[in-house]
Amino acid sequence: MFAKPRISGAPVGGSRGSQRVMDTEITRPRRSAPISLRELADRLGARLDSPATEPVSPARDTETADSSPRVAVTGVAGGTDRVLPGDVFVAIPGARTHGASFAREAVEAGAVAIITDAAGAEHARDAGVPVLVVEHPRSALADASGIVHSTRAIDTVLFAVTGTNGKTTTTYMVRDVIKALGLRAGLAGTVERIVGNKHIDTSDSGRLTTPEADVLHGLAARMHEDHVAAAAIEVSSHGIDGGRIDGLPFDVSIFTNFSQDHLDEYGTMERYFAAKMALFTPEHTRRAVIVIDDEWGKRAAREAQVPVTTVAMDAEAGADWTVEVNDTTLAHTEFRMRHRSGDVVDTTVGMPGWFTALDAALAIAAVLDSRLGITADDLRAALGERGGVHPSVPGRIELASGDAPVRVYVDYGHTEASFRTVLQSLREFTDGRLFMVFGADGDRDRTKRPAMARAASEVTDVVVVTDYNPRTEDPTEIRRTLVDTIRREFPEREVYEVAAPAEGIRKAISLARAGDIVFVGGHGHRRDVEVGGKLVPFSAMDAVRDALRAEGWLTSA
Ligand SMILES: CC(=O)N[C@H]1[C@@H](OP(=O)(O)OP(=O)(O)OC[C@H]2O[C@@H](n3ccc(=O)[nH]c3=O)[C@H](O)[C@@H]2O)O[C@H](CO)[C@@H](O)[C@@H]1O[C@H](C)C(=O)N[C@@H](C)C(=O)N[C@H](CCC(=O)O)C(=O)O
Ligand SMILES: Nc1ncnc2c1ncn2[C@@H]1O[C@H](COP(=O)(O)OP(=O)(O)OP(=O)(O)O)[C@@H](O)[C@H]1O
Repeated sequence: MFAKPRISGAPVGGSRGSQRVMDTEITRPRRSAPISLRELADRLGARLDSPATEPVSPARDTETADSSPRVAVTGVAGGTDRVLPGDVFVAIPGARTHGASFAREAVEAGAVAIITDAAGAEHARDAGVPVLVVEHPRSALADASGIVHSTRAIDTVLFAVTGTNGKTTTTYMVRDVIKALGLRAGLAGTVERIVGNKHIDTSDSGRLTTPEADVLHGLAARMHEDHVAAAAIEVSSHGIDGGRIDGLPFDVSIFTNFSQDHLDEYGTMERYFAAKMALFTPEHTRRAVIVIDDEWGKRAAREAQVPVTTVAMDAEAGADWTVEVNDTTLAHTEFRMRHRSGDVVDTTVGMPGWFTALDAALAIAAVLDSRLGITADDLRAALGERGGVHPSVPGRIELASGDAPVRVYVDYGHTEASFRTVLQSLREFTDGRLFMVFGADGDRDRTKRPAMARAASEVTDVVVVTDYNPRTEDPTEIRRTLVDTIRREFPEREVYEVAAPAEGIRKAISLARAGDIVFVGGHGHRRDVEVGGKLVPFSAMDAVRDALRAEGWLTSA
């Protein structure tokens, strides 16, 4: 299924600056060979809609069944927000609305044809362009995108990263290892999409961690065109079961870990696990790299339907690669990866916490397993020259306090497991007090709130509960669950309830003394929160800096 390695990446200089660009400068190839609508219909097994009634508008008169084969398609769009002239618009029946009710809008934006289901055809018929009918428009979106962009044949080696925590961090590790090898790299995930040195914020590109199939295929085609040697794609469970990754030829897929999340969507851990495991099948990936430190990981390695390389911190786990942390400071984590064959990679990651060593080790193991054809010697030489893996991961244990003697970290983690992992690591780095500022999501799994409150309080000295991202829920109720849990289960803990997140951050920083660490969990890189169903600007990074200045810890502008 996969072609012999052909590294097409031009070397990138480490000093080259990044460039913010328009969405389509990354998510679409520059050139697309037009494909006739007839050929597309044949390959999709779609039928041309032939309404029982006569055409109702003059526009439709000119777009009869006979004329449709002459229509040339140069792109695919699954939403009206991303239609370009020459596209076929795939109208999907969603949970909230049917895409076909936006058919006219799509045509006004330049769509030359519409693909939808029988129900959608009823709406789309009057839009003035040929309508193709399929049984499953969501599958057709991925299939049509793969056909139009020829994504099965791309040279770019694709890595998928899934798991409950650490997806974003691990994608940046993969990108950094690829760059260290002197190759052009790409990335797509919760924070941004990157092709070479061009970046677009995910908030300007549909907001989804794993974008819809048309965007992902367009992005992959652009990467191929721009000679990106390899790219790391963050794959959420919604991305897998929503068909967003269908048709993309992942070379190696990484499983970081698995713990409670998204139960509002999946109902049970079993169903959530099954959604993730669908990635580890020959339909989606050639190989897998899986962490087997716990039972879920061991099970994932057993149930994967593709060849697996296992990785563990636990020396007793019998993994292919065992990871040992040798030294850890707030600035870096030094680690050794030992292969069962005896091969060893000694290196460093420029982030604090044992889990960052694990994420970096996953990236290294995946690159070694990939069809890039990199040997352990190549890798040792590249990382040696560069002094290890040094990703800059926006909003993941990101130091927001500069040189101030109070250290403040901003982080996107919003699960019990990520709170526990990061706080336990930070605990080791201070003899002073450890502060936790956090809240919990609204309109999402309520059962995880007490567990988050527990994880926030176990090893900390002071906890500040604030609003986080209430969406349409009453934020007071969310805070009450968190505060009640802490007061009941950790009566000795110093706890404050401060509704406004910026004021909560200020409260923690006002109480902190030199040597203390303040951890702000949840907001990470984000620049907004959803309150009462509306997006409101808020940046934890800015709030931290404002508070540090107001408390006299920072003097710079
Ligand atoms: C459950 C889920 O994943 N839902 C996604 C799904 O929504 P839906 O099926 O309800 O679609 P809909 O809103 O009814 O719209 C139907 C169709 O009409 C189209 N449309 C709609 C309106 C319009 O003006 N024009 C238009 O063309 C839409 O593009 C869509 O194709 O398709 C929509 C269009 O792409 C997505 O925005 C929406 O994600 C919602 C917003 C969401 O919150 N998804 C989350 C759960 C998610 O996917 N999260 C994961 C990360 C999870 C993690 O942190 O691990 C992610 O990958 O982002
Ligand atoms: N291997 C790991 N195990 C546990 N926690 C981790 C690991 N790697 C990173 N983390 C922490 O988990 C939190 C989430 O990290 P990250 O954003 O990388 O994960 P994610 O899976 O992309 O999450 P999301 O889907 O919510 O964006 C952060 O606190 C991060 O520091």
